[in-house]
Amino acid sequence: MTTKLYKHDILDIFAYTLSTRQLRIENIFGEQLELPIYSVFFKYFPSELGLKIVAVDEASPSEIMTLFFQVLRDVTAKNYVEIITDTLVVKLDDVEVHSETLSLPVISDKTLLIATRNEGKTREFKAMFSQLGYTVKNLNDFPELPEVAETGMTFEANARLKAKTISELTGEMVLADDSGLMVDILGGLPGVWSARFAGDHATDDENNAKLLHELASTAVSPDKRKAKFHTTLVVAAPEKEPLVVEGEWFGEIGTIPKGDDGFGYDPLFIDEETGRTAAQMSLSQKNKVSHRARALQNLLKKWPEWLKQ
Ligand SMILES: O=P(O)(O)OP(=O)(O)OP(=O)(O)OC[C@H]1O[C@@H](n2cnc3c(O)ncnc32)[C@H](O)[C@@H]1O
Ligand SMILES: [Mg+2]
Repeated sequence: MTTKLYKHDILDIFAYTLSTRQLRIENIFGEQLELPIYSVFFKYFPSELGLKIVAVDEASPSEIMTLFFQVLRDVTAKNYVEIITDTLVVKLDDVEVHSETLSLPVISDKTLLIATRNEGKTREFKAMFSQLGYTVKNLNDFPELPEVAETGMTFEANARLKAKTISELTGEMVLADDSGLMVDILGGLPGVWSARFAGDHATDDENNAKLLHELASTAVSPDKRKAKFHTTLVVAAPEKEPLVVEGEWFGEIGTIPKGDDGFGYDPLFIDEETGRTAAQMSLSQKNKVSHRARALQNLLKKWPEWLKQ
């Protein structure tokens, strides 16, 4: 069964569930409505929805689209399952929104290549980017692409290397993530060597065992086990300067591994807010607080401007 959403539905939708920022909205009768709403500049909506909207904050078309889908998801409590590029027919399981009721910019299905072979990272990126209508692929989908030697001494240098190399080889826009765990008492180690802490082809278990061993002799009390995760994200595309952002997550190193979710050092990384290890969090919980989530939030703020370059 398909239900059509029309203008007044969308108007109600926008009046529903939006939060935190104020916008002055005049309806077609000139009445001023003060509505809590995301800090978004609705230059796409006034004529179609019979609204004159004066925004107090500027945002980009992609943020408007993100908001739009977020609102639709909130209202319909469903995730849209597909976006048909020609007229932006967004199917929401049993709800169809036709663009002629909204004359929104057409949004095309987008594929984003992540320059990683780490499936744990990829799983987190897939969850984050699917909400923006992106399909995420990684280097395991393209075995013919080479391994990029991480010869950099910093997260940024390595992320730039991975993004630039793969973008030049494919001619595509590519996102790379170089991340790691930095333990205070180890002077910030393992840092950029986090993947190879226990040796070139170390497994996560071997890296975790080495971390416990390194701390066993020196750091007994919790305040001596402070640590943070760091991520630097770099987006590279042909003819563009790379976009660089980062994020960090503070906590401490546990004495025994706990939890089955996540990957890498998650079983030993205790989140400073909740006291739970990253591996004791669900994917969506971790994707709200992690270094990668924070880096992505920073990316989404800068990405629309960067795309216009
Ligand atoms: O280089 P790519 O192909 O992206 O994959 P990688 O696993 O080598 O990734 P890095 O070079 O960025 O090394 C980061 C290491 O730090 C650890 N790590 C990174 N993010 C993590 C997270 O969110 N939770 C747990 N451990 C993480 C994990 O062991 C990674 O292997
Ligand atoms: Mg790596």
